[in-house]
Amino acid sequence: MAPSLEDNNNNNKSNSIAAVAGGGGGGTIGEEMTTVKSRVTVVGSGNWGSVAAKLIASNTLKLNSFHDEVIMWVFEEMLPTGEKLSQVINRTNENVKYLPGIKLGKNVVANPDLENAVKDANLLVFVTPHQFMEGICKRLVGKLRADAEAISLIKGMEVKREGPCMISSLISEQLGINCCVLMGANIANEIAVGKFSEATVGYRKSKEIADKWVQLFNTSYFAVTPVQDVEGVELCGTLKNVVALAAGFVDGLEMGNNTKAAIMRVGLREMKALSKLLFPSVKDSTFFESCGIADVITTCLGGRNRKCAEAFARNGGKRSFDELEAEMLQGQKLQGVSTAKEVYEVLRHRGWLELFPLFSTVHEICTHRLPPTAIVEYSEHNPKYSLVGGPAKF
Ligand SMILES: NC(=O)C1=CN([C@@H]2O[C@H](COP(=O)(O)OP(=O)(O)OC[C@H]3O[C@@H](n4cnc5c(N)ncnc54)[C@H](O)[C@@H]3O)[C@@H](O)[C@H]2O)C=CC1
Ligand SMILES: O=C(CO)COP(=O)(O)O
Repeated sequence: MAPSLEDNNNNNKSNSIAAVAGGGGGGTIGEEMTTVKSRVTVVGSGNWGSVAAKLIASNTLKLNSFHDEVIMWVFEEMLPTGEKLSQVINRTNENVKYLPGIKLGKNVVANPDLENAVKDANLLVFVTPHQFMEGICKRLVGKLRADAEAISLIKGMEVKREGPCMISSLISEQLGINCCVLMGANIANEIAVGKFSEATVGYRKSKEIADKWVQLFNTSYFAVTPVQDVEGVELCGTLKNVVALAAGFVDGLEMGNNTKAAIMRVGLREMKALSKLLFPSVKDSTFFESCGIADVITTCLGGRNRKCAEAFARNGGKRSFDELEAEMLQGQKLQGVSTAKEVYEVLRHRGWLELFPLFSTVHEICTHRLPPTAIVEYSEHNPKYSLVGGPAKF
């Protein structure tokens, strides 16, 4: 593991003593007192995980309330050169596999040992593909500081016998820690080069904790807004990936912009309806935050789910998503296909399939039970479903 970078960065922040009154490190010795600085670990180092580490690292250098060093847990893999990914990240300061060409910041330290990476963290940022989180949580039970706070940037859910389990709940329940979420219109490669984006932090009770997360992520080109609606924010981030697949099918079928807009409208309506059925506390206003309408738009225009679904439809649904993912994403993972299955299971179990024609049809297309054309024809093919003006009127 690389040595600590605390001692050799060139920044204006005072490292061991922080002025509390007024902040900014400008106090005299008499006014100063030691503050408890939070240590941050990012659990995940894919495309978004690497960008999140970069954003955070630019802020920890500037802000007195955080230790400079940001640890980034890396799921270790060998590169074609025969080197380990974590070693190459620490040597080059770049995640050459998942975010090539972008410097992460010298204070980002890659660590392939999960338990060691989290043991001292006050603030844990979870950002792996959702399917790996159950296993990661099992490994972390009893390994965290008791006062650790978490945030999940993960767009996805698990389905248990009792019903859907959001990833923030999985983290909270398995690890016994509070967990906020950060979702939004956040295509990682765009943020990596400093193009402006907004994001939404969803929190349950403590506005103080939400503000701490905003402070950690907010930059001149990444504008973060806190919203007291953790379920609404997380369900937006999760469900929009299913809508993105539908948009990709429409692109692959060359249906044009009006059809795609119709898909986005119906998709947003189903997102809102399902979120409110599952969690009646979900607020309408959340759907107008970055995590809602804005993420639907950006993902349906430029996301990976859209891209693979377009290829799927162009091939008439003959190639599997697993094959397309492996070929087109070089190790990055789709979330929409498994989320469509998870949503379908919830809908079937609760007898709601007919209320959600878009969500239901996406899964049936992904599993080859309906052709890609069914995304716009399913009222004809399958009269129990009707897309335009159909159910989900809540
Ligand atoms: N990439 C993007 O633009 C955005 C992604 N997200 C969300 O962030 C989450 C993480 O996505 P990315 O960082 O983009 O990841 P990614 O899809 O780019 O990379 C896959 C990651 O999974 C890791 N991995 C592979 N097998 C593993 C295993 N068995 N156990 C643990 N990790 C394993 C890989 O090492 C790699 O870090 C997802 O939920 C995604 O929806 C959210 C906003 C934007
Ligand atoms: O969540 C995203 C943008 O906000 C990225 O979506 P994809 O995983 O489809 O690329």
